[in-house]
Amino acid sequence: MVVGVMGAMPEEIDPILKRLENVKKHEVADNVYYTAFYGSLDLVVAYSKIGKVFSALTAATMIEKFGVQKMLFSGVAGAISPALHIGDLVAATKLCQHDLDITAFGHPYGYVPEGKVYVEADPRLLEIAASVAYKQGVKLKRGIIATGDQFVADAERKAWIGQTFNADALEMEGASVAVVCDALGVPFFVLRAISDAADMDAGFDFDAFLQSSAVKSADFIFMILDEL
Ligand SMILES: CCCCCCN(CO)Cc1c[nH]c2c(N)ncnc12
Repeated sequence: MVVGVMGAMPEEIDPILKRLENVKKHEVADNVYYTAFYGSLDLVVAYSKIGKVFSALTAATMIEKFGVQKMLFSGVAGAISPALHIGDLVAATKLCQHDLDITAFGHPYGYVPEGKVYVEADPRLLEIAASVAYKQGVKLKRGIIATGDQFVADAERKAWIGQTFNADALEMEGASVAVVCDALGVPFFVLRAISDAADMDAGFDFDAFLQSSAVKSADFIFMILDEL
């Protein structure tokens, strides 16, 4: 089976790549895609670059050009829920785009015609994640993740996103990956480790915790890969 493991930044996939052997590099569509075998799996690993457009391009390329049949996203996120602290893991049950807005025409936030506000992650992959977390004694929260093309470092914007979408965490790539995988019929799973609280300290906390939180997410992704 061909499994895609995506991140947005080098720091998010470096902890994945360094545990793989005989990694091959492929330059496709202005990006680099790494392939390697992992047990019985064919892995395709890449960081998309930041934001919804780049991550949609990478997800589509992985599926269309590399034949990815299951997509796992590993990375970091800002916390909205007060129950989420730096280093905590959150798996998306569903994802939305908090900066998609045609409310001027009476539509709800995050909605455009023929689209949907939320895209649901694959229940089977969520089930595997929950059982792995239980077996390994790892705390894993399941929640709604809101995606937008902005680094949120403002308590008011964070609160608005939380209230408007009932979101537990926010980042910049998950929902676009979700839309692409949903449209192309590929089961997907988005895992994030918290790096900051999307408030006025977010920039400092992000810099301080990006690496350690990215490792936490990557380590859990390997526990899931071992069950696929
Ligand atoms: C050089 C700056 C790169 C920022 C990339 C941040 N990623 C985007 O997926 C995750 C993330 C962590 N904390 C966030 C926040 N507070 N707002 C948006 N996104 C995030």
